[in-house]
Amino acid sequence: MWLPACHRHLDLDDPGGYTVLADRYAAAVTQLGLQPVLFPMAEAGDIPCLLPLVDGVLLTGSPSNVEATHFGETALPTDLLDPRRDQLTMRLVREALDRAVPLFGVCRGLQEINVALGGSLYQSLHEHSGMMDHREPRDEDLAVQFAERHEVLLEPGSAFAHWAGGQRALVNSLHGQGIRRLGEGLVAEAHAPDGLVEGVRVMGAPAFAYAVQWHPEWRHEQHPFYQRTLEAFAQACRGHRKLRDAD
Ligand SMILES: N[C@@H](CCC(=O)NCCCC(=O)O)C(=O)O
Repeated sequence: MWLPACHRHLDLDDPGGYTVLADRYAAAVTQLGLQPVLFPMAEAGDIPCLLPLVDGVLLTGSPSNVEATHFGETALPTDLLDPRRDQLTMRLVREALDRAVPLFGVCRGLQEINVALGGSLYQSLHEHSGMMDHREPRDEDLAVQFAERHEVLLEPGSAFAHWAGGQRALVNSLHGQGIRRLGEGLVAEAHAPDGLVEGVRVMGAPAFAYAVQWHPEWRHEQHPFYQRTLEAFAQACRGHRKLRDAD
């Protein structure tokens, strides 16, 4: 499974950038019986060669923001950006959908899918009246940052409601951006109490195509809703594998 990399300038002696992937995502993919791959230097032009090699695409979260220029606004001076990842994922979303490769977005990944399909984002949710502060308490340890923070209301009959076993679930929350205008073809199927769209599916997609604003990879084995969500994606990836093998 392809997990597009993040890029950081780490505080190390080498002044060059670093390609990174949080172990949390790679471990979850491995626990699902799949093999995570990164393609560290992949650019948008490489997608047609690389996509046929994988059975799914997982767009992970990352502390960086999707650059606002991708939805017609100006980036904030405080933004941590990752232009290489933006450049890759804006095209990868469309190509994965076009080629029926299972696609799942987590946090930044949901935001990327939305923007790639022509949607826009709130740049600082907490500065908009009526919206909750969806950011994590950064000074706390990870278990507190990733603790369940609010409910999501799940559309009756949706896959989300099926995975949750009901129309409500508790989820974690670690983001400052959020969906403002929905991208073309996206259907909002999970909402936070302030109305923010937190779970989407791509209407008419030829394969699994979902995204969530929360982090189902976090301790998923202890959280049936997270686990079922990831298992559904993994099952779609295995189905894609069978199709590739049959070719
Ligand atoms: N920067 C965006 C995206 C937030 C996001 O993906 N957070 C995840 C942080 C933890 C991780 O690296 O997975 C925003 O703030 O909205």
